[in-house]
Amino acid sequence: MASSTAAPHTVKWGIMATGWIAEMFTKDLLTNPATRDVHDVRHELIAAASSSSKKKAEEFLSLIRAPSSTKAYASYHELVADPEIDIIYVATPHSHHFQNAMLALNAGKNVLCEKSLTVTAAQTRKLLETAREKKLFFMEAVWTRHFPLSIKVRELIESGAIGTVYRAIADLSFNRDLPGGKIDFDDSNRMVNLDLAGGALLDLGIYSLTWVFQALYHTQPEAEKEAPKVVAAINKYHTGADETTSIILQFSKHKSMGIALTSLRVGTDVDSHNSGGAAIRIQGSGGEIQVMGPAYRPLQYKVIKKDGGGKIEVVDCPIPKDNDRDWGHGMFWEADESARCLRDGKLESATMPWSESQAIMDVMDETLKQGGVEYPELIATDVFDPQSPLNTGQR
Ligand SMILES: NC(=O)C1=CN([C@@H]2O[C@H](COP(=O)(O)OP(=O)(O)OC[C@H]3O[C@@H](n4cnc5c(N)ncnc54)[C@H](OP(=O)(O)O)[C@@H]3O)[C@@H](O)[C@H]2O)C=CC1
Ligand SMILES: O=C1OC[C@@H](O)[C@H](O)[C@H]1O
Repeated sequence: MASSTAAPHTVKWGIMATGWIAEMFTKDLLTNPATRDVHDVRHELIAAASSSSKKKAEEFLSLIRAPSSTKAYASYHELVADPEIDIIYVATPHSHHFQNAMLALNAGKNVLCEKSLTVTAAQTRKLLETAREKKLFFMEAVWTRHFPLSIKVRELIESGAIGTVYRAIADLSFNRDLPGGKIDFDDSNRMVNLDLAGGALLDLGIYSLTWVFQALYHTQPEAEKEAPKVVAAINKYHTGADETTSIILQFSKHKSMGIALTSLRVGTDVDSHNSGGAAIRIQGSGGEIQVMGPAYRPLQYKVIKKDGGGKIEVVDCPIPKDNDRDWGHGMFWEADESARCLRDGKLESATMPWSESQAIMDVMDETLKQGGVEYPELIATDVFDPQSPLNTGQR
């Protein structure tokens, strides 16, 4: 973003929850935008809330070296009632997203909500309807979409650099296999616990789908976008959550197919050195784009042309670091996008449009149905309840 003489637009954030991703995101929020050559927007941290205790919120603020003025709240209700806050970042487990994001929207707050957006497609529909009705900005926090790397890959596809794209294969899998059939997560962990919407698909498979959608859906002209037909298979873990899930997406109008893979039994990156090759392959009539994993935070892509004589273009896209804070994870770009949308009065981002969040959630919903995964009513209901234990923290 080129520098300008106008004062940057400031957006005031409230952080809902104090777990791992809340820490990563908020540290990014506090980096200096100039370190990523952004000069038109800036972020202010107003408050963070923990549903567990005020002490936990205070410890969080201390951990991320928040400005001393930042408020610590002991409940999500208090956070969404703070008139100083423009936008709430929802960083709870996906089981909680529907109720928590509804809580914020109903309090009149704009929302950036972590992936996977919801547990069911009906919940996503309800959230989007609410944001539309209340004229509030709302975005699913799929940070990867806002990376310069992703923008570049989408531009290459749109410019026809690899011809007509007919197939995309994407994988995000972690090898957490243990001898004896167990997976290396405690049964209570959000990765495998049905009460927390556990399973490979909602946590990791969403990124495989993100790449399939970026390659075969997002890059299509608006009028030509088509919802894919889904054929899916799921192997379940003993908790009932999906441990390995494979999805074929057929876009018949475009004669294209996507294959989205995820697993907690084998890893995309077999030896942590990318020796297994690309995590994402976008295949066109004139060439292929390969994106090196992990699919959620890719740092390199390759372009191989059919008639390129064996030449491979390798492009590195490092994440800029703010040396003063010794930090830079890559989540700041989605925060910048949110800020620009707020500045420009946009309710949704063109990079992560509502219709696409819905289309992806529809695919995940259908996949879970085909695989027979069922989540408890408390987290699957699409009836908003401000006093739900998911909003009050009474676990
Ligand atoms: N974009 C990305 O790269 C990533 C995104 N995520 C997404 O972020 C979300 C949170 O993941 P992560 O931060 O790893 O999870 P954590 O378990 O580390 O944190 C979740 C936080 O949610 C709050 N919470 C409220 N109710 C519960 C409950 N019943 N059980 C557990 N936590 C609860 C807690 O904060 P408190 O007690 O303060 O209320 C807790 O610290 C998920 O939806 C995940 O998909 C996760 C990792 C990476
Ligand atoms: O979004 C995510 O990306 C990184 C993974 O480690 C994490 O489980 C997932 O939630």
